Amino acid sequence: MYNKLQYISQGESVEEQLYNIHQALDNGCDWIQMRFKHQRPKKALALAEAVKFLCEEYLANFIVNDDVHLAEKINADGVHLGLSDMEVTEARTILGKTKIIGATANTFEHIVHQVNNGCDYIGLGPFQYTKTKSNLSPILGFEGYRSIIAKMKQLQIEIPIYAIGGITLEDVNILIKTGIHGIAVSSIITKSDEKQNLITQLNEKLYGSVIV
Ligand SMILES: Cc1ncc(COP(=O)(O)OP(=O)(O)O)c(N)n1
Ligand SMILES: Cc1nc(C(=O)O)sc1CCOP(=O)(O)O
Ligand SMILES: [Mg+2]
Repeated sequence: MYNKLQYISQGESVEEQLYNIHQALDNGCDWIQMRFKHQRPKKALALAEAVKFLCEEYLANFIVNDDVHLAEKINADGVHLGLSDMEVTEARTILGKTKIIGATANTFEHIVHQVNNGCDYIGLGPFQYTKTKSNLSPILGFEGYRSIIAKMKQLQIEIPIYAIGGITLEDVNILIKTGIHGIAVSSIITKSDEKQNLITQLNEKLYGSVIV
């Protein structure tokens, strides 16, 4: 089963991205999504190669945001695709069965669509307002997760759900009670001055007393 905490990278330059990713790994994150939008292909490739090397060293999962061809080129562990990115079916043809393909959803209907297309997990959000992403879909809040996950149970749809969007440490306990598998976060880790403490606490909340 997939790790419960995914770090989504931030940074305006290759150096800043690498620094943030290295910090996340060094302080206990074991799943990185490289999110480096609107960049020249050469820069994205250079970053991806460096992140792959780092993630191998830290035995962490490494997926690429949006760019299926880049993920294929550097043999990443997978990719995350949104509602306006490449369809999961096409990505599966390119990447094959063994790679992780995560897909975004904001509604129950999106989940059905992405699951039917063969994704491996769902990033369901936004939980609440965040500055990290523009053009956010409607905010779900706790109630949104509760009702969507209840509908999934009713119809026996089983897939790991990751909550995303403006999540803080204080939200995690209640989010878990909605039935999510894990969380994907960016700002709280990037901006934390006490990353080790924060990541340990996030993992403790996500895994309970199980040692990871
Ligand atoms: C885990 C996870 N869930 C959702 C997203 C959002 O993807 P997308 O809608 O394609 O938006 P961008 O991240 O590409 O701006 C995600 N990246 N990761
Ligand atoms: C990349 C992304 N996708 C979202 C969605 O709702 O699909 S919210 C989001 C931003 C996540 O970063 P932070 O933890 O800083 O809010
Ligand atoms: Mg995308």
